[in-house]
Amino acid sequence: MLIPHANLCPFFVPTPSSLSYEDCKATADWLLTQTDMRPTVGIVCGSGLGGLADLLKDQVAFNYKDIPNFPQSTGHRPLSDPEGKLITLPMRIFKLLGVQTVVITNAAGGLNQDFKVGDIMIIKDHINLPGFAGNNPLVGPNDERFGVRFPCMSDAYDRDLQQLAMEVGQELGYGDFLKEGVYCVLGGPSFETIAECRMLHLLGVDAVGMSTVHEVIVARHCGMRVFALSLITNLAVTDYDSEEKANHEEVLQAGKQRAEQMERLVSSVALPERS
Ligand SMILES: O=P(O)(O)O[C@@H]1C[C@H](O)[C@@H](CO)O1
Ligand SMILES: Nc1nc2[nH]cnc2c(=O)[nH]1
Repeated sequence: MLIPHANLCPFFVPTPSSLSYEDCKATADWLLTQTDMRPTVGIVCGSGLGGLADLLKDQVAFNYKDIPNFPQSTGHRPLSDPEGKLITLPMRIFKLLGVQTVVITNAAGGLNQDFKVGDIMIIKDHINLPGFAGNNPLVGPNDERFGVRFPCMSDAYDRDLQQLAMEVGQELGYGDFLKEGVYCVLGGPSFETIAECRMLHLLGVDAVGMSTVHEVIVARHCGMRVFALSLITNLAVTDYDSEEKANHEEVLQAGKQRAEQMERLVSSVALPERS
C-alpha cells in the first residue's frame, strides 16, 4: 500500500481516542472490504516524490476523505493544530492490513560536508530532537495490542534492507550519489537558522528534515521493518557569508530531478518483483 506523505507537523501529544486500536481496526477492516489485495509493503512518499505511485501495477486508489478515520493531507500544520495528532495513524493501519515492511522517503537539507544536492541518503539512524522535549508519538497510554510501553529504537532502521539498498544502488550505477547517514527531525515549518545548522552539524547530523521520524517510531513500536531514504534537496547553510536561502520550490525541483532514480531504488529494494 502506498500513501503520499502526511506532511503534518510532528509536534503533538496523541490522545488515546485519536490513535485507538478500535479506530485503526475499523479503518483497516473497511479497506480490506474494498479490495482483495493484501499489502505486505507500505510506502510513504515524501515531498516531490509522489511519482512512486505510478510504478505500481493493478492500482486500487482511495481518496483520503473516503477512508474512515483517515487523516487529510492538507499541508504542514502547527503544534497547536489538533489534526496533527493523526500523523502516525497510517502506520497502525498498515500494521492491521498485514504490512510487514514500511518504506519512507523524504526531502531533506544536507549537513554532511560531502553531500551534494541530488544525493540519496539511506537513513541509518535518526535524532528525534522534538522527542528531547517530550514530543514522541507514543506519549500517552500504551495499547499493548500495538506494542510494548518502552520500545527499543537502536535497531529502528533495518540493517539488511540498508545493505541491500547499497548493493542494488551500486548495480544501478548510483555509486556517486548514494550515501548513508543520520537524519534529524525538527518541527518546521520554518527552515533552520545558520546557528541551528551549525549545532546539528556538530551533533553528527547528516541531513535535517521535518518528517519521517514519528512514523518510524510508531512503525517500529508495532513491529514493522523500516527502510527510509532522504533525498538531499538543498544544502543547509552554515556560513554567514553565504547567499543561499532554503526554500520549498528548490526542494520540489530537486525532487523532480532525482525522482526517477529514487523510485527505482525504492522499488528494487521493497518491490523487487516489480522492477
Ligand atoms: O518529504 P518531507 O515532507 O519531509 O519534506 C520536507 C519537509 C517539508 O515538507 C518540505 C520543506 O521544503 O521538505
Ligand atoms: N528542516 C528542513 N527540512 C528540509 N526539507 C528539505 N530541505 C530541508 C531543510 O533544509 N531543512
